[in-house]
Amino acid sequence: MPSPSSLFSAYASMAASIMLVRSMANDLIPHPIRGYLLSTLRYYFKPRSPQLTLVIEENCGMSRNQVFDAAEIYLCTKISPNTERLKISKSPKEKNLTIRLEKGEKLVDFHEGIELMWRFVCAETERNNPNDHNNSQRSEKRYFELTFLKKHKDKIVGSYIQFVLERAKAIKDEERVLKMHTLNNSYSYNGVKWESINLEHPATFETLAMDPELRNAVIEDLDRFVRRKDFYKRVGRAWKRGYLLYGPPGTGKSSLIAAMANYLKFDVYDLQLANILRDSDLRRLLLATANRSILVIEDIDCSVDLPDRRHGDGRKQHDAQLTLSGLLNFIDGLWSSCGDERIIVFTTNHKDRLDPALLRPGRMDMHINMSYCNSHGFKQLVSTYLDIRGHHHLFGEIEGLMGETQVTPAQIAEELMRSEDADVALQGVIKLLKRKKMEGDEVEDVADQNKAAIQKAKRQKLGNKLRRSGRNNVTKSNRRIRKFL
Ligand SMILES: Nc1ncnc2c1ncn2[C@@H]1O[C@H](COP(=O)(O)OP(=O)(O)OP(=O)(O)O)[C@@H](O)[C@H]1O
Ligand SMILES: [Mg+2]
Repeated sequence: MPSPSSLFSAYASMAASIMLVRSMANDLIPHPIRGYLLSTLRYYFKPRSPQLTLVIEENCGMSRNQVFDAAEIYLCTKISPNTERLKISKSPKEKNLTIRLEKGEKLVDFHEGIELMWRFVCAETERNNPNDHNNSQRSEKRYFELTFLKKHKDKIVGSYIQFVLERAKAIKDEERVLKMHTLNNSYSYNGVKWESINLEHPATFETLAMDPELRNAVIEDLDRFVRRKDFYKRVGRAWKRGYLLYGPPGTGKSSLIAAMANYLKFDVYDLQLANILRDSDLRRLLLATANRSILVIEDIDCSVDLPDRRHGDGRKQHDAQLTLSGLLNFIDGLWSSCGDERIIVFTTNHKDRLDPALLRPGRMDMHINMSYCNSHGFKQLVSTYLDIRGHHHLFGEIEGLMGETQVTPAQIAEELMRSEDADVALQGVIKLLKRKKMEGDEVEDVADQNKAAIQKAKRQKLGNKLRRSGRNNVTKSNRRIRKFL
């Protein structure tokens, strides 16, 4: 900022020059030229403002100005007790209230010790209608003014604006209402379409009972994926990541997908392949999915190659049938290359039944085994459902029983929900585990009996065969059979 003494000397020299010109001018210079000279001198000697104002308009050409949108969001976190007027709104699809500055309002912000003044301006402009001069159109031009000392220009334009853009993105992500897109059932003439509802699945990584190391590995993998935009570009790969979740029913595969979506703030597209009859529909639907989303195909072992699809039930017989390899090729190729930040998740209860094409390296980047509940998972569920973080006198018995039988987190969760009284709920878990253990023993008994019956039948069959052959000299294979008998 110029010092007061330098400002004073500038004023003094300007005044002296003007007076000199005036006195000379009165005598010598004709009136119009005198006026011109005086105004030129005033212009050159006028003290310069030490401040710079950036004007951030709402639109740049046809498109939105991202800096304006970011400023609008960012500035609602900076509202001070001096703010006098705010705008408040909420659309049906929004979770929270939206608060914005009202026109004319000012705000002060600081960045690395630099003081910045924001002002929101709405200026009405009048545009003449070229076809009708009596009829002009009024429109509103909205912009922010950001004022600070000129000497900080590089820092403000370079780092502060970037900071505002990033903060606004983070705030938007926090406020974003996630969407769950599913396929509508009615098969209209132009095929199935995505329908969306708000995704309000409460699952998070904190509430999910899973091995802590595995949980951290999944979170790290997601974080790495999201921040590696440049890496994917550099190595020439589409910015997508595939996860295969496998495990018995009720072990939290769908809950993990919801936790991933909530963590990343990504929308979910649930692609129920059974609803799709034609390859062309599949392509259209995949191309209609947005960036920063998770495409989910549940129960992949059961959902492809359905016979009704193969025969086309009378519709468009010539259309190519849906095959897993067709789907995967399309996902690897066109779909992933025309979008960014795509995640694809397949789930299955039977990893061993999956087509090898799906397990090929590079297809599903991470295989995640969701398994039966162990003692760690149990404690996680108890902490979520009953708010018990320490020890409970029934834990020992429960953990002992859990070592002897297999129970899913879903079954435990169901018991824990039955009562708010921890003792009652945990007794319920003990009953469940005992029942499962008994059922398990019975199933094992039945399995043993079945095995014995099968062996007996085999022995009889082989015995008959040997007797029929009437040979005393047994061949090598028959020796093996004798041994078995
Ligand atoms: N690991 C888990 N942690 C916390 N809750 C779980 C877990 N697994 C299951 N649950 C509870 O059980 C319910 C059903 O689980 P979920 O639908 O995620 O299982 P799934 O593995 O997808 O089963 P399926 O194979 O039948 O689709 C969930 O809503 C949740 O309440
Ligand atoms: Mg599921």
